Amino acid sequence: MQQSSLFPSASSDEAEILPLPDGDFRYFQHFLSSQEADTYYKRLLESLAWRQDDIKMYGKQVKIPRLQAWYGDEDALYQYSGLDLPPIPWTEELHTLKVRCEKASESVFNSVLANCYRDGQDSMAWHSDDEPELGNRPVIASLSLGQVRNFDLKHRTSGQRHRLPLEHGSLFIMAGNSQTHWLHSLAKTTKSLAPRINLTFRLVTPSLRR
Ligand SMILES: O=C(O)CCC(=O)C(=O)O
Ligand SMILES: [Fe+2]
Repeated sequence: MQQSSLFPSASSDEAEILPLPDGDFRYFQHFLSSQEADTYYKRLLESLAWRQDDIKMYGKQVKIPRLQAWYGDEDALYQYSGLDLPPIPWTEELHTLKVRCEKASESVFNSVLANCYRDGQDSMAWHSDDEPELGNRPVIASLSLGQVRNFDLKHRTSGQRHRLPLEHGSLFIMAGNSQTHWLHSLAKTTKSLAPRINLTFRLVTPSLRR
């Protein structure tokens, strides 16, 4: 079949499986076409309800080093780093992307945490997405737009590391035991960088909260 000459490499069904133990990590480099990625990047940057929240660290209120917004079904209440985030109803764009991510990951999501890293100084510390309301072996679908940033993985016991630059329009899926055995983070850099948006689609079941 002849492929579109504008987007010769745009294909959403070729996953690269990361050769890492104790987890299930899949990367679709060209999940969105470059034109779709450009359009979503611009629209989401200007239209999402970005906010910079505080978290408590060592008894002090500190601003988290990025902007965030939480969207989803009404009942998808989520606690994140001690923050209670009531979801904003789906926008048309986020809902369309959710359905595409569900197909690619053969999973169902009811919410999305949107992160905006404004420049190289914005980051995310080491963590696992292992909150009780995500259940056992959660599937997390992570869509990246804008500036390429390095996503780091670290095995909890062996210390094995893996660095993956997450590209504009890519989809990264973490499933199986990934959150039990691996931590992930997004490091700061002194380079001057453009903003990056990351959408992590999740299935939240509030009744699982302890
Ligand atoms: O920005 C990223 O790629 C990671 C985001 C993340 O780990 C999270 O939202 O839990
Ligand atoms: Fe995470």
